[in-house]
Amino acid sequence: MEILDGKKVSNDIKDEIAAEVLKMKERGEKVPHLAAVLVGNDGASLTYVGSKVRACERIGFESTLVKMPSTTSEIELLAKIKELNENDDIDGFIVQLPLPPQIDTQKVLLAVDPDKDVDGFHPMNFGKMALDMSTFIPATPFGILELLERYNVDTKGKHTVVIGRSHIVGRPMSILMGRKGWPGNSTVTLTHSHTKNITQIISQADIVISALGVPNFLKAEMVKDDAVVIDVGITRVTDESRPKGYKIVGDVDFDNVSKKASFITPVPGGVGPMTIAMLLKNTLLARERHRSSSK
Ligand SMILES: Nc1nc(=O)c2c([nH]1)NC[C@@H]1CN(c3ccc(C(=O)N[C@@H](CCC(=O)O)C(=O)O)cc3)C=[N+]21
Repeated sequence: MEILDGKKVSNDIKDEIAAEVLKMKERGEKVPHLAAVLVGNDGASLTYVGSKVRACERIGFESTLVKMPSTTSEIELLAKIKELNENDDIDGFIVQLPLPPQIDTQKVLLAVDPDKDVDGFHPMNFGKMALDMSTFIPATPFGILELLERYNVDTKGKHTVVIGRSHIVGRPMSILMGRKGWPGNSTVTLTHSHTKNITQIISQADIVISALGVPNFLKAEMVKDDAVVIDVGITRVTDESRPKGYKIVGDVDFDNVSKKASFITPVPGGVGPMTIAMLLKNTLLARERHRSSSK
């Protein structure tokens, strides 16, 4: 069994991006600028946005954190998005999800300029992804592809079973694994809460990608020998013995599944850190595209 070490690979990617930023600075060019909008003060969202901003600082990007109260109206958020769309200094931005219930998430995602949509959540970018056009691939799926690539995992002709059909992970992942090329060329089954005989389907998988958010859902008995197991679950569970009072657990019973798997991602230290690295990669891309379009 080999660990797909997202912590290590994400640090490699951040080093690569930092080297690019250094070159930009030496050429006297503007460095990439990422903005993140956070509405409300959900603890987990604050942590993630905080990590994104710190990662920007570490690699030499400019970053702006826009904090708005949980009572923000849809109109106010749309006005902020318009401002970020028009601000030529900002190369890319994200609106951290989930949003409070008074705000229509679909309207918000549609309002983001697709050229600044480094999350890849705008329908235009989702459509481009599905059609193999150059675009911003959502950071979590992009991170999983990057891990498969850097560990030389064979995906061609393999049966990939994706668990969960979220717009951010499961749905795009199912499309990406079935695309032409590598990592891809896989035969994909997208499973969800209405899937019949889900355990039987999972047992046929060469590659399992679990994006469910149910701790310890995936047990060793459910996976085939030598399966590749990607754990996208991140659930906070109270644990008084930890300094923060909680620990992060994935969807996979790691101790037992890892004995059977050929490759497996840990939680924490797997897909999570890759998500951040690929957001930075998308922001670098956004800067490069922005520069060539303003010349
Ligand atoms: N517009 C938007 N874009 C996102 O990309 C987005 C979002 N909204 N909403 C929430 C999810 C979740 N997400 C994570 C990012 C990093 C870790 C991460 O770094 N996890 C660490 C552990 C972090 C910890 O200790 O809490 C790890 O798995 O090792 C996890 C989850 C991005 N998301």
